[in-house]
Amino acid sequence: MTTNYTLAAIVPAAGVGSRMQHSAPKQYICLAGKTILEHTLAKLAQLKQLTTIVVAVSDDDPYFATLEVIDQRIVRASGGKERADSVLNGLLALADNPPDWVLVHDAARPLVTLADIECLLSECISADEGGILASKVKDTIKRGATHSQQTVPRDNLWQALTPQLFKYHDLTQALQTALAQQVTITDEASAIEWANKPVKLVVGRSDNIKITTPEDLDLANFLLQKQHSENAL
Ligand SMILES: Nc1ccn([C@@H]2O[C@H](COP(=O)(O)OP(=O)(O)OP(=O)(O)O)[C@@H](O)[C@H]2O)c(=O)n1
Ligand SMILES: C[C@](O)(CO)[C@H](O)COP(=O)(O)O
Repeated sequence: MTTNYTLAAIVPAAGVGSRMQHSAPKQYICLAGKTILEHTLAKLAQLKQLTTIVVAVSDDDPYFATLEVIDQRIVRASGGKERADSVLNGLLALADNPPDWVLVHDAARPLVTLADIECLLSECISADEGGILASKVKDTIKRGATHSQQTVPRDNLWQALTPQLFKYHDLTQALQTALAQQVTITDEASAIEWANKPVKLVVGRSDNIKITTPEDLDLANFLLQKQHSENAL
């Protein structure tokens, strides 16, 4: 697929999955016949414009090497202490041949649709602005520790999803600077915001869930089976 820009993906996959309370890191749990990470990589591998898919995994990860290598574009990078460190390591792994744009997508989000990713690419690249898939908050939001102290106004409130798409050099510089100054970074957009650069909000499906706690598994399994049967039609 020819484009007038180059694009690489980074998949942070070095977490331990503590909230999942599972014997292995959650990205290696099998759902609908494959590990969560294999589902995510198979989804990204359908993007023919990707030059490289960097997967950041822990140096002592014994599982990654056993995965079926589904695409020659996949390269391994070292995971870091926090997710942002893993992403930065992934960016630095591309430094010798940097892409114009980089798509960062959680290994724990196998349900993302290609349509949503294509929409993110189209809207951001045509606007020449980085951006993220996000879903509008649907529930009433409360703030408080054990009792509700405040109902947070819901207008213009979004849940950030992934992929998040930014220019390689913008994201690398923003992450390096923010991490050096110990700014709390939980997604790529927060580093870009900290650097006072725009983050476009692109509406994404709310079923692009981040598999995080045990109750997410049955829903994810159902939705993965559904996606697989729809693709087989
Ligand atoms: N040091 C880290 C921490 C997280 N991740 C990745 O970032 C994504 C989103 O993070 P999260 O859902 O928080 O995963 P974990 O950190 O594994 O989960 P937990 O917080 O429950 O331990 C996951 O694909 C995870 O593998 C990573 O690459 N490096
Ligand atoms: C990047 C992310 O998935 C956007 O919602 C989220 O910030 C990851 O947070 P986590 O605590 O690392 O799961």
